[in-house]
Formats: sequence, C-alpha cells, structure tokens
Amino acid sequence: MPCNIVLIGFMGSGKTTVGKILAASLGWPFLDTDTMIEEDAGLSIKAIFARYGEQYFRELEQAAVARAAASRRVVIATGGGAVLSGVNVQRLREGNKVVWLQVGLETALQRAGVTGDRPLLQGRRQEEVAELIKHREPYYAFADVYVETDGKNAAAVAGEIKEALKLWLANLK
Ligand SMILES: Nc1ncnc2c1ncn2[C@@H]1O[C@H](COP(=O)(O)OP(=O)(O)O)[C@@H](O)[C@H]1O
Ligand SMILES: O=C(O)C1=C[C@@H](OP(=O)(O)O)[C@@H](O)[C@H](O)C1
Ligand SMILES: [Mg+2]
Repeated sequence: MPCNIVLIGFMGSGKTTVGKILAASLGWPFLDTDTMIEEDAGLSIKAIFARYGEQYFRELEQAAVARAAASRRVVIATGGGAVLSGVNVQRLREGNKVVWLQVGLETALQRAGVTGDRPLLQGRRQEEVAELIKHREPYYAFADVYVETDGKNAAAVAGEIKEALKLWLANLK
C-alpha cells in the first residue's frame, strides 16, 4: 500500500502551504505536483500556460501525479484542477488518504487571486471564479476527509488533518 496523504481542493485552499507543514510534522517527504512540473519543464506554471496552453499543462500534470502517487508515505499537494482527470483520481485514491481542503470564494481570492501566478484566476470576475468553484466541487467530493479552512491558519488546518487521520496513521505498517 502506498499510504500517502493527498491534498485536493480549489486554488488558495492551502494545499501547498498546509502540505509542507503536515509533512514536516509527520517527518514525511513532501511533494507538490506543480513544483514537479515546474522542475521538469524548467518553466513556471504561468509560463507553461502562456506558451503551450492548459491542455499541455494537464498532460504534464498527469505524468507528475503518476510519479507522485507511486511514492510511499509522502504528503502530496496536487494542483486544484488535477482531480478533473479520472485517471488522476484513480491514481490518487489507490491506497492513500485523500483530504479535501475546502475554501470559500472570498478567502480563495484573498489568498490566491492577487499573486498573478494562477492563470485560471487571471482576468476573471468574481462571479466567474464563483462559477468555477461550483463546477469543481463535485470533483473534490470523493475525498476521505473534508477540512474547512476559512478563518483558520495553516498550522491549525494541518493539525486537524492529523487528528482526523490519527487512527489510520497509528495503524500504518
Ligand atoms: N489556512 C491559511 N490561512 C491563511 N493563509 C493561508 C492558509 N493556507 C494558505 N495560506 C496562504 O494562501 C496563499 C495560497 O496558499 P497555497 O498553499 O499556495 O494554496 P494552494 O496550493 O491550495 O493554491 C499563500 O500565500 C499561503 O501562505
Ligand atoms: O485549479 C487549477 O486548475 C490550477 C491550480 C494551480 O495549483 P494550486 O491549486 O496549488 O494553486 C495550478 O496547478 C494551475 O495554475 C492550475
Ligand atoms: Mg499549490
């Protein structure tokens, strides 16, 4: 069994930040599929979208998810759209615990909207981002654990995940 912890959720839910904290507190390695893609391509996510488009990014993402999911006992932060692919979902679920970091529109925009490094948020009106969140929600719902992140700091979110997975972690062989 791979026994990884996989974080899914919308942009700005805190997958990258919480994942690092959680991994450090468990003493496990941390993988972020976006970072893997950037290292492989030698380009930022923003540059990949600008030069080659979203479809090509999704191909790189599928390869990164496959590689990350083949690890054992790591914390994996996915990109917010990774779960749109059924192939990715299958790989992320198998033998792992999947945690959905939930975030509301305002918090997502505050955390992720201003940095300019998320192409799918650039130039979008608030109502369009709200639509995107609504469209994505059913894709996150397969998670084993849901954690609401609005109004909580990243360390508190990591602590909640550890608590929710306490039994599973204690029984890892
Ligand atoms: N629970 C939290 N509370 C406050 N700020 C957060 C929290 N989680 C993440 N952040 C901040 O929000 C921004 C986006 O977080 P990030 O981890 O990159 O989200 P994601 O990977 O889900 O898109 C970062 O600046 C991060 O420091
Ligand atoms: O939701 C998405 O489709 C995306 C989310 C981003 O990652 P974060 O969720 O870590 O911001 C990154 O993979 C890319 O910009 C596309
Ligand atoms: Mg991230």
